[in-house]
Amino acid sequence: MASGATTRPKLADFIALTKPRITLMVLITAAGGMCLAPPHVSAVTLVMMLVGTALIVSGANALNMYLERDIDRKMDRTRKRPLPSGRMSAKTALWFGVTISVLSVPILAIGVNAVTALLGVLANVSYVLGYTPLKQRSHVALFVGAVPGAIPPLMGWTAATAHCDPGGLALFAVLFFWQIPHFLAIALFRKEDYARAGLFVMPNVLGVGATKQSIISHTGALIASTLLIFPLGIAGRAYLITAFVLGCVFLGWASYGLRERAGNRWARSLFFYSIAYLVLLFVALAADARV
Ligand code: HEM
Ligand SMILES: CC(C)=CCC/C(C)=C/CC/C(C)=C/COP(=O)(O)OP(=O)(O)O
Repeated sequence: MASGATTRPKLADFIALTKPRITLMVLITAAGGMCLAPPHVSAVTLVMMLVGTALIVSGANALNMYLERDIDRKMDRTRKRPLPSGRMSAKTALWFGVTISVLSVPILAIGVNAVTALLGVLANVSYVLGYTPLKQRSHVALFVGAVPGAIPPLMGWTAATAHCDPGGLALFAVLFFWQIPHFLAIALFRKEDYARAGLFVMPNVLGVGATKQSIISHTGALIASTLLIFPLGIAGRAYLITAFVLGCVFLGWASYGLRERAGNRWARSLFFYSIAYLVLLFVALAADARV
């Protein structure tokens, strides 16, 4: 176990511990949720929501890296992280993760509201103590991990409304379903890496064919949930058309993968498309919001 650091951790190592690119994307979905909710909020509430969410997500990511420090050493993708490489001690990562997670709670509870703080705690705890250990036991962990991943846009919504009403829950559904093809594409092109680390992912448990089918069915559910935003009155026709086109491209590319010859290159491109898709979907939502 890499518990003793060989060098003093640098600022860059603390930043790496927060998974900054994923955290940034999570913040985009949280800000989106807040902008789409009917009541207008003050700039102070927006800043408090973003700071509190950034801290609670970063804390969750740091604690995930603390718990997975031995597993991360076995995977090509993760072996250069601060803990497996020995640049930071496990104790430092644990304290950093706990401190910023705990600090986020009063920021969200006092600066935003109790419902948003509660959702943040639920997401942090379910990611760290639910999804993270389950990865070592079952490929179903993905569906557990998709719950905390879908909570931030709902937190943005409740920051404005203080209620989990249909609009916020529709955004939750969009993020929930988006994560399934997002991760199954990764699991396909990294299946050997996951097998080496002893982690359960769908391609290694149910097979590549079943995984491709699952990508298609969940992309279908994703498209349905994005279209639901329109009748709920959250965004207008321009959004509806954009969501439909983006979704058709997603489904088309996912279906192209059903060919036997579609391998890692296809899966990697689907993963990259999933990121571009989410950014463009939220741009369309923000540009055509009905509030
Ligand atoms: C069950 C849920 C999720 C799982 C298991 C998952 C897993 C992963 C993994 C393993 C990578 C690294 C891919 C690689 O380079 O090989 C990744 C990348 C990424 N994920 Fe996810 N993810 C999930 C949810 C989310 C959520 C909720 C967001 C944000 C809304 C997100 C945003 C991103 C972004 C932006 C990247 C590319 C940047 C980077 O690799 O650091 N993911 N994801
Ligand atoms: C408000 C709040 C706390 C929200 C949680 C948001 C969050 C952390 C979303 C990411 C979801 C997720 C399962 C990522 C992959 O983890 P992984 O362990 O599979 O990734 P890794 O293998 O790269 O460590």
